Amino acid sequence: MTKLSVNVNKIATLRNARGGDVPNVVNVSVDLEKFGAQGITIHPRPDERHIRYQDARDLKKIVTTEFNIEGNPVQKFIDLVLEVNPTQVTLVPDAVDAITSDAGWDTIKHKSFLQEVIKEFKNQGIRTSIFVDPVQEMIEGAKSTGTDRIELYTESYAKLYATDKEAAIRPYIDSALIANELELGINAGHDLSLENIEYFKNSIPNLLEVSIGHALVSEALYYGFETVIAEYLKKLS
Ligand SMILES: CC(=O)[C@@H](O)[C@H](O)COP(=O)(O)O
Ligand SMILES: NCC(=O)COP(=O)(O)O
Repeated sequence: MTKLSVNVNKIATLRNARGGDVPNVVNVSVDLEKFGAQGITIHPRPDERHIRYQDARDLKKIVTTEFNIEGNPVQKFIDLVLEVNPTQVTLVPDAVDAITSDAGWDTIKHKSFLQEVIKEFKNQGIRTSIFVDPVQEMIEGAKSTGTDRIELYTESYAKLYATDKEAAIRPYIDSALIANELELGINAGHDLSLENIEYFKNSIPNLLEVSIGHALVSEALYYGFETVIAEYLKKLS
């Protein structure tokens, strides 16, 4: 089974647009779990332009499924994750001014840094995952960092899916086979949607978890969260 973790960054973006507390990120997350979400993901950035560090603390109190915090492990982020103690931390090498995540780790160049940070999280019992492009060397490099899992960065899959889904999935299947052989758990995320998720899930051996935010929230504007989550769960079962 592949778990669905819902990324609630976009709920915070909408809240912040008015400066108040509508929609309330905690209440929405409670409902998402009620509708069947098997995890809640957040990706706080240093400028706190969507999810704020306080949201992470507030969510920790109410998330009953899997709590996944993603981000670039600058000191402030490391301190937050160690304080909040989520189920999983996903390390993403995003620049401070990036609109959204736009690359995976160079796991060779940053090997010793990643080893150090991952060790710190694992010492506290937090499962680790690192965001990587579907490239053989990067998957092999990920193994040497000591991470429990990788998160395959799926933007290129999502982009190419509409015109050539076989070509779109190929590097991801190759990467998954290597990860399986190396006994690395596999998560995936970025621009996954109701349109492209089923083919991805059915093609990737041992896909443990997907985190989905932007498309899921956009789809929910038309169909509502309850319906959309039920649809994802069907496609992921
Ligand atoms: C790692 C990843 O792909 C997601 O966390 C993505 O960065 C979501 O963040 P935004 O909602 O800010 O785009
Ligand atoms: N890790 C990916 C994630 O949390 C959601 O990304 P997106 O669906 O908002 O592109």
